[in-house]
Amino acid sequence: MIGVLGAGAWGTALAQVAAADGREVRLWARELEVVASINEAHENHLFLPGVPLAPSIRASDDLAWVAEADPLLVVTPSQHMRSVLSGLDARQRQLILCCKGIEAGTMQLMHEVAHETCPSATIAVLSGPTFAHEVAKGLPTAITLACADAGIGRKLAALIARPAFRPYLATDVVGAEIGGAVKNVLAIACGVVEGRGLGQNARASMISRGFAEMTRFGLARGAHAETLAGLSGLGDLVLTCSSTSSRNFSLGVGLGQGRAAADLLADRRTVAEGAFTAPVLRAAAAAAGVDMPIAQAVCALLEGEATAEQMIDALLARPLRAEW
Ligand SMILES: NC(=O)C1=CN([C@@H]2O[C@H](COP(=O)(O)OP(=O)(O)OC[C@H]3O[C@@H](n4cnc5c(N)ncnc54)[C@H](O)[C@@H]3O)[C@@H](O)[C@H]2O)C=CC1
Ligand SMILES: O=C(CO)COP(=O)(O)O
Repeated sequence: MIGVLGAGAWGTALAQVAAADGREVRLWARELEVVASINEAHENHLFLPGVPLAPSIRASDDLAWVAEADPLLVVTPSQHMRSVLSGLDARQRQLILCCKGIEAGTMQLMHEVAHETCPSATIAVLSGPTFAHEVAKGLPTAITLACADAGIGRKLAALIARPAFRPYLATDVVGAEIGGAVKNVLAIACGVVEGRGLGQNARASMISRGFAEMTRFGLARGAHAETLAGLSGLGDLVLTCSSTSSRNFSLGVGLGQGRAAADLLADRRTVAEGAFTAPVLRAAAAAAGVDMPIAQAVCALLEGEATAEQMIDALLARPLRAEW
């Protein structure tokens, strides 16, 4: 039996993948309306409307009941992962972390937070170019499954692989997490390019120079270059920087059109992780002595320290330098 913690769009889509072979899946939802919607209508009206869900997915707001399952896919927003995992009992279990971010305050990656909150758990990371609505419809998707213990990684990959859902194995947990966290911030920058109508050349440049930043930061934190160039890094960067299906890209489009971050973020029920990751990434990059001008510019824009026009002008005015 597989458990899923978090019934947003991605947790629901992953529950659907896990249930594709008729397996029982327990899904923890925070909202009672989501529990009722999944159990009664077999649909998540709030976070993944329009996708019929497998009847073997059963939802509950009872964390202990869901946590009887093993492994547990952890699919909460990054900033709430600690509080949700803190509610688990201390038994030994396998956690597959699926959220993309860095914790504010501690500057910890998700596996570091999970190690602190669940010291006896085995930890893997699942991350890649995976829009939830496409995965839920069964469209072909490849993803990185990273686990420091390659044997456990292989077993978990076999457990969640489906004909159209293909995990690739890695042991570089740090690289898989940094790719997923940093690309969200870069997607906001690409959205700004789109919102200001600056063209495809500018967006491709932003993706390439953003990838250079992701690589510099990742290597400084111990990631492997190959992981950053793979599905969880470059793959997800390209996806998220190219589509209004991305919440982060769409946030950037709004910022590029001159709207204020506070207005764009107010009252939204879905999560644009890049808005939370940007300030902690700026601090983490400074602490690691890594230059991340695009991430810094996104942060300045979100915090109202610069307009979108000033952000782009400042990036274009940087001194000429070697590409690598
Ligand atoms: N939507 C997607 O296509 C993908 C999302 N992800 C990642 O999955 C994670 C979850 O995102 P989505 O499923 O898209 O969420 P969502 O944006 O669809 O829904 C918001 C989620 O946040 C939860 N939430 C709100 N306040 C909370 C709190 N105080 N404590 C715990 N949970 C709270 C809600 O219950 C809901 O599950 C994020 O880290 C995201 O980056 C990863 C890959 C794809
Ligand atoms: O992580 C994602 C796709 O891999 C989803 O991106 P957004 O959170 O920007 O919608």
